[in-house]
Amino acid sequence: MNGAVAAAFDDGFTASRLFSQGFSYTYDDVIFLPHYIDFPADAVDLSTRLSRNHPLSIPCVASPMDTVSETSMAVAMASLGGAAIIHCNTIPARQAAIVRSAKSRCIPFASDPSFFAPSDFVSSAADFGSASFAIVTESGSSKSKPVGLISRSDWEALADEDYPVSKYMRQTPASIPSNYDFEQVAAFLAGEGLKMASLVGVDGEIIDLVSAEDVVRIRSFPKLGVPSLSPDGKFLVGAAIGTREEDKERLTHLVKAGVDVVVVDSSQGNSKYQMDMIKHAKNTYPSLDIIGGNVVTMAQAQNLIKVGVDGIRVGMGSGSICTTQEVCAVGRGQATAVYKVSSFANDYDVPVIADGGISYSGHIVKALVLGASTVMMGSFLAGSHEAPGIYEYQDGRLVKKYRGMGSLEAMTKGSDARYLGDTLKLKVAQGVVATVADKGSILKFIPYTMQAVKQGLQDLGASSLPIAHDLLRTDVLQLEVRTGAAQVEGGVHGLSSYEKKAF
Ligand SMILES: NC(=O)C1=CN([C@@H]2O[C@H](COP(=O)(O)OP(=O)(O)OC[C@H]3O[C@@H](n4cnc5c(N)ncnc54)[C@H](O)[C@@H]3O)[C@@H](O)[C@H]2O)C=CC1
Ligand SMILES: O=c1[nH]c(=O)c2[nH+]cn([C@@H]3O[C@H](COP(=O)(O)O)[C@@H](O)[C@H]3O)c2[nH]1
Ligand SMILES: [K+]
Repeated sequence: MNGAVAAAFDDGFTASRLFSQGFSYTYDDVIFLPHYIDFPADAVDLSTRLSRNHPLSIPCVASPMDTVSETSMAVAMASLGGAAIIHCNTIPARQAAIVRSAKSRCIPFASDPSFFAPSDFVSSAADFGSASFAIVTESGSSKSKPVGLISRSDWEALADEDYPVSKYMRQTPASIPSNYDFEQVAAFLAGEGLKMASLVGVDGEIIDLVSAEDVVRIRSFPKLGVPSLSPDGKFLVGAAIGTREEDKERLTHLVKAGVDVVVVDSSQGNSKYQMDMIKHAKNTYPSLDIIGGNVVTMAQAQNLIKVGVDGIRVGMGSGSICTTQEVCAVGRGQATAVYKVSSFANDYDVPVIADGGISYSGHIVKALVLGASTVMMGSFLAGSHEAPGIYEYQDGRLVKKYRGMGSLEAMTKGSDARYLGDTLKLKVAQGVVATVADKGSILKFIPYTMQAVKQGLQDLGASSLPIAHDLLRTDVLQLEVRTGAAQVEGGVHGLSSYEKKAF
């Protein structure tokens, strides 16, 4: 059995035929026909590229959104072999500090502690953020000398919470160099019989606190794969910028912080503003990989490739929180967009990121097999332990906030200039504010998701992404459009009740 034999039957459609009929197909609209298996699912290699010069061992990228990608997401994603793109809905100095913080450690977790001076007061539990401890330094900045730490539970137990932190702070715990990896941290805590230690950078700055509890938690997750490292041996971390004049200064901050790859973040990437920014970035930092987007057509992609992008982000209006297609009547079904743009970008060896619309592992298989090198996810990751923000109860369920970067709330938080400032005087949202259910740690659910993706590729007879792309482009891969009834049939149906548990 080989491809040529399979293609001789009039079974399904080839991708080139299916995607040239004038329909905008979503992932759910299409289904692959199975091919021939001669290898186990575990033999499927998911290694890929984020951009021209950055390999990844898994095809997962966390979206540059302020409810998705900050330090914790960046270190966990890099530990898994994927990557996160730090959002730009904050001042450049803070965005650069997040990049620096992620790149300054070698462990898969971060608690993002707050900093206080001894004379400061904690006004509410929210001052701790999502961390259980906060660090006390002489001036209250992360850069000044550490003098102690305070715990959230100690503060909550105070009879009068209106004490300065100096009244109830504990001693600074023993320190560990920030370049210790997970096993070294675990060995140090166990060897010294410690519950906690502080992670300290070369310049003496406390970066974080690590605990024996963290060690136990991480050990309960699947074994980590090959991490994403930059040539300097540190975690690979990306960051987003906009297309305004002031984003040039943001770029300088990010480069100084050691950013490895920059995403120029626009909903419509085929603009003079984006071309000018890409040219500026490539001229100023020739060795820095720049990812352009978003685009959904070959013509848009061609313009980005002309100015030298190292990766293309595909998706307009396909995101779970996106209202762009409703508001602006512009966009494309994500399956069609990924197939079309990848077919074009492949000729120039530019990797494609399929951005938005991923709800489960089958969508990831579809994005990758239709030509993408990676998938970028927002809602899929936003309910995780690693996403910024704290869990809250909603109708008895734990949820985290997830919001579109074009929602009114996000726009008025940080990206004012881009939306409301110079060109648009009237605010019109292109996104919503939402919540997503608690999903636990990405260190657990991403490995299971990748196992499901391997099973999908195995069914298609593709033991790697390049082989999957080859099957697509040599017309061996067959697919069909699913009718509404076929989509119902393909889901769980006709049961009075059921429990859906994937792993
Ligand atoms: N993938 C998607 O479907 C969508 C994503 N988003 C997300 O929302 C955020 C904001 O996206 P956008 O609205 O596209 O932001 P943007 O800043 O790229 O564009 C906002 C407006 O400002 C204009 N603009 C940009 N640079 C300019 C300059 N230098 N001079 C004058 N005008 C300029 C643009 O043409 C547009 O009208 C991003 O994080 C994006 O990823 C928003 C909508 C859709
Ligand atoms: O129309 C939009 N309005 C918004 O406010 C918005 N914010 C993010 N995005 C895009 O959605 C992607 C994440 O989508 P998912 O939640 O489906 O993974 C992201 O990666 C973005 O491409 C937006 N699109
Ligand atoms: K949408």
